[in-house]
Amino acid sequence: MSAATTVGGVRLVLPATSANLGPGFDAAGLAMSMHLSVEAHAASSFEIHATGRDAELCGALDRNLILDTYRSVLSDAGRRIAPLRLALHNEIPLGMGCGSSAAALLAGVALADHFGGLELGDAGIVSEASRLEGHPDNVAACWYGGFTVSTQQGDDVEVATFAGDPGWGLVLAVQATSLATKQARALLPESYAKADTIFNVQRASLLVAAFAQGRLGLLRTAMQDRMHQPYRMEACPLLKQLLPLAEEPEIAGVALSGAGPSVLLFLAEGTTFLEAETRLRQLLSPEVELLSLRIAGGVTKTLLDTP
Ligand SMILES: Nc1ncnc2c1ncn2[C@@H]1O[C@H](COP(=O)(O)OP(=O)(O)O)[C@@H](O)[C@H]1O
Ligand SMILES: N[C@@H](CCOP(=O)(O)O)C(=O)O
Repeated sequence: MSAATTVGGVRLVLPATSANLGPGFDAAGLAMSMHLSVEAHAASSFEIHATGRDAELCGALDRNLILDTYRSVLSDAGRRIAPLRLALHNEIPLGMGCGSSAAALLAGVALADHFGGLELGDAGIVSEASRLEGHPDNVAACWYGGFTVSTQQGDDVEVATFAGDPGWGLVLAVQATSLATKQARALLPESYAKADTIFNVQRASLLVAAFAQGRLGLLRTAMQDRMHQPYRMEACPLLKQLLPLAEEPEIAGVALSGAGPSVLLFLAEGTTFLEAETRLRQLLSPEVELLSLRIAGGVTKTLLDTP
């Protein structure tokens, strides 16, 4: 009897992530309270029932990032590819700089691990998904939750996470049109000036200190960046509009979310979402969505008895 027919179902709930937070390019990530939920059972053929955001894309059987990842991980491991029935609910905007591909890759790897009995463990799953994504920042934050920093050397991914929630309020500004991460990465230069490198090392260090010491007031400086945001500004018009808000007392820090085009804002102590929304609406066109979010925990995995 194959492993798939004896393995029960599984439910995975994976958070959205905002990578970089300004200077921590390809290194820092924050889990946010929007989720991709996937319930999977072994079946006689592949099926997906998708609801929520971008349901049509998430529900397509052809060129589906979750299923393609599931198949390729099992194939590389020389295991049988058991067909799955997926019930999926998605809250993460696709191609908006909120880590949708990291969540989908992790879901695919974790399903292969579960149904193929690979026993990769947390580190193995994060390493494989980071390899497929090409950078570990979103993947590490998605799997472990909270504010997470990571390094990648070949297949070796080191992660440190500040899983506690300091209770800081987030606003995510999401524009109507998406920007593929691959396209946004192609905008970056091959090398950087010494002054810009020092500028980012200083701010990235301060960013880690802000989370380690729970000091919201450091974010205004700690979220400044010269490594990717200046080069992505033209492709991400919301950043140009919202970056100056980092100077206003109601806002604690502003950065491009991941590769963009969404922008992440931290609310200053005492600022409510409604107050921030009123200020942001003075600057933004009505089609820009404003989401009130919190810092989230990492992936949850629940074993389901019914096959
Ligand atoms: N839940 C999902 N199901 C299927 N494909 C997905 C899912 N989430 C993301 N993808 C794929 O990943 C692409 C977006 O990845 P990317 O350009 O890296 O942007 P981001 O990760 O910032 O949302 C989508 O266009 C889609 O092809
Ligand atoms: N460090 C990466 C992060 C990409 O995040 P995404 O959510 O936009 O996929 C980058 O800046 O390219």
